[in-house]
Amino acid sequence: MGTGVIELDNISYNYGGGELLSDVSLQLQPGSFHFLTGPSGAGKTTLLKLCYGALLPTSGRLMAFGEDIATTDRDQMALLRRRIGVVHQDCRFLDHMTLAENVALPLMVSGRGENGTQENLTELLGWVGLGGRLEAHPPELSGGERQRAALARAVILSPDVVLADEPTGNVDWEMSQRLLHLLVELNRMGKTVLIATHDLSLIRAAKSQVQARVLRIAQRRVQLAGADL
Ligand SMILES: Nc1ncnc2c1ncn2[C@@H]1O[C@H](COP(=O)(O)OP(=O)(O)OP(=O)(O)O)[C@@H](O)[C@H]1O
Repeated sequence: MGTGVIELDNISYNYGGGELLSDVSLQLQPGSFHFLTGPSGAGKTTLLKLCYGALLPTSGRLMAFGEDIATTDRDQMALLRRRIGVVHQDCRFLDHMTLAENVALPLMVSGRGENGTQENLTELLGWVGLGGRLEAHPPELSGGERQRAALARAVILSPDVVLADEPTGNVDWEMSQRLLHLLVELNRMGKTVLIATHDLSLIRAAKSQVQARVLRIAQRRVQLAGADL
């Protein structure tokens, strides 16, 4: 195997109704920036779920940080998952908690909510432009604020890899540029970034900011897209 932080080797996946992904091989090299595109229903979310271990491949081998996840026990898996920050398509906030509490939740769950975290949290929320919204509750937030909060929550444990599922799905162009810029900044900090999107204009806009590879799911396989986007 190679040296990717996440490596898929001839992975296939099926939910029970026929194969959705077939013989998918790809490597996310440390510090790389990838887009994953393809039509609705092609399997982008499914592929991300495989990458962060929420789904196990039907066949093939998946390595995360050099560990074969088929032989990884629960504790090791939990540690591996902490190295991968995920921005989910639907954000998934707890409405009764404040924005700050929601974003800090991964720290609490992982037992890292000790001294100094308030400072880090404030700094992180300032970075995504939500420094003045710490006490707001999720239903009070706009779509763009929710997406930025989801990004903050995904990186609060300082993961090595950031996987973002349609992070600009429900926001206007200006906000999608702002979110893209944050993801590019994370990549410049050394994080490996993979963004699933069907927004080709976002991919075009990224080209002037970052050296991104574009993967496309077509006919159950993942291919490297050409320069014709
Ligand atoms: N838990 C599940 N059980 C059965 N089928 C599922 C499940 N989750 C997804 N699917 C199906 O798998 C296919 C791929 O879904 P997936 O969400 O991965 O696609 P996608 O490319 O991310 O789509 P979109 O762009 O619309 O978000 C779809 O046909 C979907 O209905």
